[in-house]
Amino acid sequence: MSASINLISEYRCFKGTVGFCSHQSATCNSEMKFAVYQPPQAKLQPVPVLYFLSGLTCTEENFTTKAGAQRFAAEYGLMLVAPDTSPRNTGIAGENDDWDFGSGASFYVDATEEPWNQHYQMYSYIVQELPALIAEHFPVKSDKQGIFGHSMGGHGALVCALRNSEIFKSVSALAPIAAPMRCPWGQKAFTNYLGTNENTWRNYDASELVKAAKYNRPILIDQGSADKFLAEQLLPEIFEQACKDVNQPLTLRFHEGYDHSYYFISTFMEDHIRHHAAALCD
Ligand SMILES: N[C@@H](CCC(=O)N[C@@H](CSC=O)C(=O)NCC(=O)O)C(=O)O
Repeated sequence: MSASINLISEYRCFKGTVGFCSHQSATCNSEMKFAVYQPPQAKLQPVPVLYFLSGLTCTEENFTTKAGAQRFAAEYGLMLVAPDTSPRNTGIAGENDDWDFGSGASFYVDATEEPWNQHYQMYSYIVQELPALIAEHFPVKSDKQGIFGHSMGGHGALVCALRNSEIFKSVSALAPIAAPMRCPWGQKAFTNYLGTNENTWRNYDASELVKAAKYNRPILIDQGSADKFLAEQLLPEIFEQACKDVNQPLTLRFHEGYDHSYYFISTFMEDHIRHHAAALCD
């Protein structure tokens, strides 16, 4: 069945276009928004597509306006899609009360707990509905999809790729929440979205998933050493050890003095686009 999208605004950018779009999501049972960068190559032929999942408090705008990704996407001929980080204005009581839970903080899971399960189905949205919608409305090669993200979005990208290696042929992350079951942000989100049975949490923890995933493609992670969330929330060393245990190829780079901000993200954006282009572009 065909699904319609609404183009809210459009801007010329590096000989391509940035568009901000909305649509009615059947999966999340609400309006969802996303930004899409179409590189100049997309005017001539279908191009590979790279999804970016943003972090806590973000909308589709943060990455689009602050990461500086379009220059490199235009160079390599990649379409960029940046979805919002959660459903919004659902009417769920308390959805806007916390900055690290509810609106802007979906953790990219399919919620099983009431009342969140009525709308917070972001895992299925990212893996199924959004790629189908993009393929219907934009000139993309559906067999050439990659995914990356920052912080909560880095966690989401790793989980989506590790669980769906046939869909996402490349993955990388910037300062991801790498072991969410073991950090306060993840424990709060998983308890409220998924319930208290920690066995179900493992389906959304990259450090658990990688043990059986057989992803077999290189993973790139960049992390700032001056990131205030590193020691308590991000825990990349747990993911690193899990990768070592199963021989999962991982490049984990620490960068002296960099924090958690988009200044850090934009500094290493070219490396991430190049990582994905190597896997997705001919
Ligand atoms: N309000 C918080 C900081 C929130 C924050 O740093 N959000 C990050 C993602 S954190 C993990 O998912 C972010 O990307 N913010 C948007 C931006 O444009 O920087 C606090 O006060 O600590």
